[in-house]
Amino acid sequence: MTSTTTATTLHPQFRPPPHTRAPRRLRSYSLPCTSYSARTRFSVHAAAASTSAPAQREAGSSVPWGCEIESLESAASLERWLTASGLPEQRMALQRVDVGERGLVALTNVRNGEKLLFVPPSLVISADSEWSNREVGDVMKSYSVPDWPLLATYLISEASLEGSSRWSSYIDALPRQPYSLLYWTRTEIDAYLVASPIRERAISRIGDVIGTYNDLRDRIFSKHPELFPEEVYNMENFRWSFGILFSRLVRLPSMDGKVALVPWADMLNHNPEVDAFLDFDKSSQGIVFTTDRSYQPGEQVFISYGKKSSGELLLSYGFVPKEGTNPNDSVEFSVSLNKSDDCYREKLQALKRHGLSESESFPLRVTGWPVELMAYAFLVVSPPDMIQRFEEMAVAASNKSSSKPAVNYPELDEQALQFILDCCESNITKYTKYLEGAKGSPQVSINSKQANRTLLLKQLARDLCISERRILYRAQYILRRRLRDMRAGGELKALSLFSGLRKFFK
Ligand SMILES: C[S@@+](CC[C@H](N)C(=O)[O-])C[C@H]1O[C@@H](n2cnc3c(N)ncnc32)[C@H](O)[C@@H]1O
Repeated sequence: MTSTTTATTLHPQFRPPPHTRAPRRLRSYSLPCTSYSARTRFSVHAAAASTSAPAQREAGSSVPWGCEIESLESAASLERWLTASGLPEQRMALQRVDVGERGLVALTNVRNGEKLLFVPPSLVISADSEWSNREVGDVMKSYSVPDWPLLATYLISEASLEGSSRWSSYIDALPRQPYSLLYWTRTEIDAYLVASPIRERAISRIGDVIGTYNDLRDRIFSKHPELFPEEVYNMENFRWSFGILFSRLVRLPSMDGKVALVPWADMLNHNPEVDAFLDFDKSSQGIVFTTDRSYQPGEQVFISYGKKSSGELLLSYGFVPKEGTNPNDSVEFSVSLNKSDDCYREKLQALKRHGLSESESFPLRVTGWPVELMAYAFLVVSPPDMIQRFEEMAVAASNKSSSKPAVNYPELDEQALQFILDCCESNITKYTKYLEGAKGSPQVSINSKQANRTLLLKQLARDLCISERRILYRAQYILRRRLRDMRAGGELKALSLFSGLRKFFK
């Protein structure tokens, strides 16, 4: 959530039909060292979304715990358990909301600058939490597993213990399928995110999750099969637990940056315009956030998950803010050295010396682009007689130096801006091609559930592409104007030089 790893469109037409919860069947496994039962819930899976956050559910794949959040099915028992576990009386309630399906709503007037929540540390899940199944925890700790995979395994271990885990009411209230790109298939990612740099990040994140699971399985689970049975510690369950971590884990700056799941606080939805963050408050000894605006009773309360681009929000949280509403939006802009450049080798060596490669990405924002991109562009367009300057250009592009070196090569300005404009226009063409193609592409899904899902993923991808293209359009406009002014200035200079010469000869 806030400042972890790494906002929404409404789809009223895809509101799922009210669905019934089917009875819960219990399956138990007897194991030599521990015994537990794994739940299997057969519920009618709504592959469609509620009004505010589209479901991205893959038919047939889900874990046997958690809930369908749009139904608020476990909300009341979560609140009861929290109160019994020491959560003080709250000025917010968990309700169905317009943004984010389920969220916290003010019960009373809340003023700007007030502290809310006060979740005690005993209700926080972190790498130091006690494991209900001690043996499993001891084995994990003996391998010094880092926080993220440790917490992912912890969640699965606790979830598999059902009511014997102290977190069962919390786990019951977690989404059975978190909204996350982890649930998109490779075909969907390739087809719908073809124009966006988020495609690469989604592929690599999925690869990381699979790699982490394989690593845990090979190094630990396979060595202790009695403690880590495949029915529980499998890829599908890790996809869920990592999806939960990506969309709910918070970093608490006042607890030395500890990462934690904070039940109740993790019911708050994100608003890109809000500037309120969760943290540990030493004076009240609880997790709080300080409001940056007032709320009236019945109004949904928001926090910030961090200054994230729309692509990053889709990647971790599975939603895209409405076009133009995310002040932190940016798009990764890729630039490369020209292989046919006479100085390709020298430029590449200079880049490598400063930790860069022949292709680099820089964040482009509606407000402009970073000096590092400009420095990279200077390097790309600089002629052989500027070879002495390659090094300082690479330093400026790498942003490694503490004192920001001035990036000032007036003789290269026009070419560098033209280079960025060309890259920008070729990216715009990619987005437009995708957006126009997506409009008319035939519906290939085989059933209505799948059709709904396809429509929703396409809508999310479309929203993201429109937001990212908007940033590129803005950059294109600024670049064209600058180049036009520059060229007009050049022409003026030439004209005045010409008339000066004429006067001289007269
Ligand atoms: C930390 S949880 C917040 C609580 C969540 N709504 C729930 O009911 O469990 C993060 C998830 O909430 C949803 N969410 C948060 N902010 C949102 C927003 N502005 N628009 C749409 N969905 C949002 C997304 O599904 C995201 O993955």
